[in-house]
Amino acid sequence: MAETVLETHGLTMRFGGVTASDNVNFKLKARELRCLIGPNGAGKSTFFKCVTGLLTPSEGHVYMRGQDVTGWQPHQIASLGVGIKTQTPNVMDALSVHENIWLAARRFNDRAEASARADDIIDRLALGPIARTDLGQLAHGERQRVELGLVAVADPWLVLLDEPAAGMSADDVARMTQIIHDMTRTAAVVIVEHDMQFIRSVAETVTVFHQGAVLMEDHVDKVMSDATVRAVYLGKKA
Ligand SMILES: Nc1ncnc2c1ncn2[C@@H]1O[C@H](COP(=O)(O)OP(=O)(O)OP(=O)(O)O)[C@@H](O)[C@H]1O
Repeated sequence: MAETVLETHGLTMRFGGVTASDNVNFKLKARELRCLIGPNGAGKSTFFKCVTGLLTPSEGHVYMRGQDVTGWQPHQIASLGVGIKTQTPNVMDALSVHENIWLAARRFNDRAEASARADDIIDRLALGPIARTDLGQLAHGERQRVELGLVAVADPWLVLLDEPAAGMSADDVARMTQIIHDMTRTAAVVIVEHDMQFIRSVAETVTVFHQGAVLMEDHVDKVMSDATVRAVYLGKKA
């Protein structure tokens, strides 16, 4: 049986009187791909922030490969081999694509190895034609792809992505789908996403959040046709 790489037990986050994450028990196996969906305010981002260390939960625990990481800082979690892409980009606009990726690779490798890894990622993410272009000059979809490259270069076994397809063209989304599928050869991937087309193309199992809690967890087709889910989510959005 595949190893459990991410697990939460009774994860709860309160902001004053608001329970943004409500007793969430979540489990993800090695190389599994999971989308987290739900209407605005359902608690997806709060759950994501608790798992990535941006927030410390009010109650409950987060385990990664069996280790209790509750309350750890994002950089500590990253150092376990976890790739995190938040909505706040961690890139340098005045440096080229290659330089940004090389710098990310250099954090974990010597200079020669960093160069080899950067070349490999540029190849795998089809960034060759823009490798020498400064980040500041890239289109939105290209930037998102570079940010995914910064995550992939660390060779993570768990990847946590917050809205990777936001604001992208159909072509960019298709490319992003392919890259994420490639990632699942070596990593489990969790994606918080709004884009239904992207979710349908990328996901098998989705977890639906509603009012901070998990409403349903099933194959994307089943979830999309579920009456309760449609009422709370698709009814409003799709
Ligand atoms: N820092 C905060 N302080 C107070 N309330 C918060 C805070 N962050 C989130 N909330 C509240 O917690 C609830 C869940 O919000 P959250 O952002 O996690 O939902 P979401 O599913 O990610 O929504 P969206 O799809 O709009 O990003 C909402 O009611 C929100 O107003």
